[in-house]
Amino acid sequence: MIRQLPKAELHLHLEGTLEPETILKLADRNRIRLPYADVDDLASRYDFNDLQSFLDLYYANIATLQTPEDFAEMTSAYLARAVVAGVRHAEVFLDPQAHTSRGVPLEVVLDGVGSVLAASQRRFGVSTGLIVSILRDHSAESAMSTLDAVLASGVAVLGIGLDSAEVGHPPSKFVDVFAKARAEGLHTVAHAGEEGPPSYVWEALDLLKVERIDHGIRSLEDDELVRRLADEQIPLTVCPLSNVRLRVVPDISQHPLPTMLERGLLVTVNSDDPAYFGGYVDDSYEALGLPAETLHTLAANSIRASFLSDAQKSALL
Ligand SMILES: Nc1ncnc2[nH]cnc12
Ligand SMILES: [Zn+2]
Repeated sequence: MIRQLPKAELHLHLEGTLEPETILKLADRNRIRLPYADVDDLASRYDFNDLQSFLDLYYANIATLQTPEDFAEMTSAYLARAVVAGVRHAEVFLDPQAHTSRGVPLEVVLDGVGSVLAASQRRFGVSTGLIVSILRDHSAESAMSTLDAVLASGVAVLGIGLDSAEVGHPPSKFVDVFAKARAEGLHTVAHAGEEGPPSYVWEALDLLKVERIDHGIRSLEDDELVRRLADEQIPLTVCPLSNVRLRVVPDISQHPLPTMLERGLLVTVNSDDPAYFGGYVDDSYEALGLPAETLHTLAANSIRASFLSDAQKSALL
């Protein structure tokens, strides 16, 4: 039933879809030396204590992506799996700085990803949008030059996001970058309230003027913030399997998503980094163990919370 529900995926890092087998295949093809004996050795390292312990492995494995074909294959493999999950529209994150900072030209990254996204409706029946995500643990200057380079590249970009190590890197660091992105007509989202405090969610709303909050589950610690998010129906892209694997919540039965719905929040379910966190978006819906009616609500919310036009939303609802 879950796979039949038309849904949008709004919080998905393309680099987080690299499965262990793919990482080893790319390493072999590109002659990149990785410190893993085999697939089982690599997979055995997917036991994380927190966001940083995951990010360390995520960035290490990204080093296997070298050519436009590598980026294209990663993107195609995700879309092929997303179709199976019932995804009809995907707004996907890409971390350009994770590639340019290790010497891969921006054009290589954008050509590979962009060509597959552009053909996705025809090839997979999934409409797509690209959200260029800024690494918040890099400088504001690096963020601005990344935005400028992406805008100059001519690739179709839907929006700008903010990800990577949250604590110590508040949204306020990127006010100018987000102001420029908005002036250029991009949509805006930011990871906030994953490991960071509710004040980061306030900053993302008030200083970056984001249209959606990625994660946002720590918003529940602040009643006034919950009221604001509910009153303005600001979507939250929640990732239950990620929260368990990164130990933001102790286990899936204690995930606050049902409470968030009860409090009137516009909650959506997403997979974040499915190759690392034990499942794709259909698995994420299933893991919650919620009644069918609630799953329908969550799927409809994902379409409402997307950046599609009202006519496009109606066609999917
Ligand atoms: N869950 C997450 N939080 C922050 N940055 C990320 N980059 C990839 N996945 C992430
Ligand atoms: Zn994320």
